[in-house]
Amino acid sequence: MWRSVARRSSQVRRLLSTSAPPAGPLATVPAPCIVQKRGNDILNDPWYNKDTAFPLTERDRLGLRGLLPPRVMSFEQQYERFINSYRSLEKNTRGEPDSIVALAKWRILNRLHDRNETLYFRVLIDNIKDLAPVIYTPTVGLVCENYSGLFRRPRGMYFTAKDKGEMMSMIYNWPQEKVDMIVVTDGSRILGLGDLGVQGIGIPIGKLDLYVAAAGINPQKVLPVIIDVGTNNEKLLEDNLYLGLRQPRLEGEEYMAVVDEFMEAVHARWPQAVVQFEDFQMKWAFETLERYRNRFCMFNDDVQGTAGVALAGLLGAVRAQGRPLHDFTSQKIVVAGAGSAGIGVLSMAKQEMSRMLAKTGEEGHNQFWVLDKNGLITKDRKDLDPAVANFARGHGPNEIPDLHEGASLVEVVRKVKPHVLLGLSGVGGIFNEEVLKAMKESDSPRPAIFAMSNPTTKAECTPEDVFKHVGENAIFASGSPFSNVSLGNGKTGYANQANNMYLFPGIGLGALLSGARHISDDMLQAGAECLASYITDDEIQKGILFPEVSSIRHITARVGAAVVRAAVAEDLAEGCRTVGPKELGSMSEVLYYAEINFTFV
Ligand SMILES: NC(=O)c1ccc[n+]([C@@H]2O[C@H](COP(=O)([O-])OP(=O)(O)OC[C@H]3O[C@@H](n4cnc5c(N)ncnc54)[C@H](O)[C@@H]3O)[C@@H](O)[C@H]2O)c1
Ligand SMILES: O=C(O)C[C@H](O)C(=O)O
Ligand SMILES: [Mg+2]
Repeated sequence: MWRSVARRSSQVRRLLSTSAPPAGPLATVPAPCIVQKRGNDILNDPWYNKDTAFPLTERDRLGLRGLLPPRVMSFEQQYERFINSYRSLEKNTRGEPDSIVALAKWRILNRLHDRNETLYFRVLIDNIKDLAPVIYTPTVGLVCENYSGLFRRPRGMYFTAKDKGEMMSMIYNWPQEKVDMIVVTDGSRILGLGDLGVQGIGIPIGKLDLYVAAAGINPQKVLPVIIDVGTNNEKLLEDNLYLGLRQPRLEGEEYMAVVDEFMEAVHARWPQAVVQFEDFQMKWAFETLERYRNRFCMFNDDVQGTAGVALAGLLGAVRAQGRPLHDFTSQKIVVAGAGSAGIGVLSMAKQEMSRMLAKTGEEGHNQFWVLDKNGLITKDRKDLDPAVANFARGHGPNEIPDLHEGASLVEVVRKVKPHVLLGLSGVGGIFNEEVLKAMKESDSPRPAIFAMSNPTTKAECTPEDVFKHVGENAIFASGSPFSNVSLGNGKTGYANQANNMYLFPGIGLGALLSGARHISDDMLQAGAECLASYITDDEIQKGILFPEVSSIRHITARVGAAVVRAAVAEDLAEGCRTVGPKELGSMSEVLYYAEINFTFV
């Protein structure tokens, strides 16, 4: 077994980028890779460019003599130079508005990304806690809003409604032979910022940066994609600088035909690639998931990744109350937001409750109260989406009297006294003082408030509000990062980050390494349970429900291994490269981690 791991790992290493320094505990110096390019073509290719770090022998061999300043810098010197520039920028922009600072930081990182990916990812991996909010949520939202103005160089692929019939050949325009991970959006629901058309490409770029930094996917094998079918955003349609198709969004069969053609093209060229759907508006998020999940190795991160992260948080909230996990089945949960994320969370939580109840043979009740922009959803609601109807309140003996159709959030919280209040509404500040004070009367000794909407401006509340109005016993988590709150007497109110970034890189990695035909509910469940059990009881007691962003590589390796094991157990794993399904099946947990560590750049 060790021999086969070593054989495979050396292959994996050979497939990795030219010059990345060793990062995983088991990684060794990568073997040189063969580059066809020479001269300026190398300097202009961020995958291969080393800037001033090309040694003289390589300068000769690659036709670079005279094209670079004479002094050869080491990678470490380049690294230090970049970090110094970044720190100066932080110093020089102190006191400027947050958005100016955030965009300035994004620009300097983006320039490095476009110039020298090896250095970019080293910097990102080493400083993930500081830099994740710049290349990912929340700054990525600001970048998408301003993408047409910020645009300097293309990144990823742009498929549009005008490319109908051409996609099968277009896909071969991508210069890399092999692609492992694709993140695709149609730009229709970018974070809580709505329809941003082609500008939504910033989201796949940010998510794939995390795939490289957290899951160790080779940066040459990731592909960010936007499917531009138009936009219904009037402001963008009227903007002369807007870079997307200036037409209303395609709908119905016309829309589906474009996405179908894209999926067929991807599958034809890279049958093993994992495709992550991201930030599609609700109707297309569900429709595409149902349509493709058994045909392709794909998942929808907003529906399924978010659900797993929220479930881990919900189980953590039960532990924080000092109760056994089985008590999850009797937690009362109010959810504000019945969109793709809200319904994804509810479905997975319901599934988990059913699993737990099945073990003891008990009968369950509807533990959820769901609100959308029109208030509480009941069976009296007209034209109820079937996905939402499963959670609508009825009129039976288990119902709370007087909670009528369309009841307001504060009414619902006052009457239900929920253990958990969870927001996936995309509306900032709706967990206002009145609502939070009502949460003080929660039936839980540790009321949990999850303000999961992104970016920061759309968070349903802040941690300061929660610890002030609900009390020190409260538990807080948000989608975008917030700072911890000092509660006085040396105590800390923890601002957990409940973001799907704790799961999606591990789901993609596990799917890829197992060579799963598709991504099953059990694989997703395994990832969520792994995240839930990652936090110790001591941490939970302090109100810590999620790991620090700085441990994202570690958690991703564990989630990845859990997903591989689940794929093997379900007989969905077909193996990856030289590791066949049989070998995967007989590998120990340690070897899974070893395998996963080898993929780190
Ligand atoms: N933290 C994470 O990991 C994570 C993951 C996915 C989505 N999100 C965030 O969740 C938000 C929603 O995403 P989505 O895909 O479900 O969007 P969506 O547009 O599909 O759904 C939004 C839902 O919120 C409801 N809503 C609007 N105003 C409301 C109000 N005042 N009270 C209660 N409900 C209200 C809408 O009716 C709709 O049901 C976005 O901000 C997104 O960034 C966060
Ligand atoms: O992108 C994020 O930060 C999380 C999530 O996928 C979202 O859509 O908000
Ligand atoms: Mg998303």
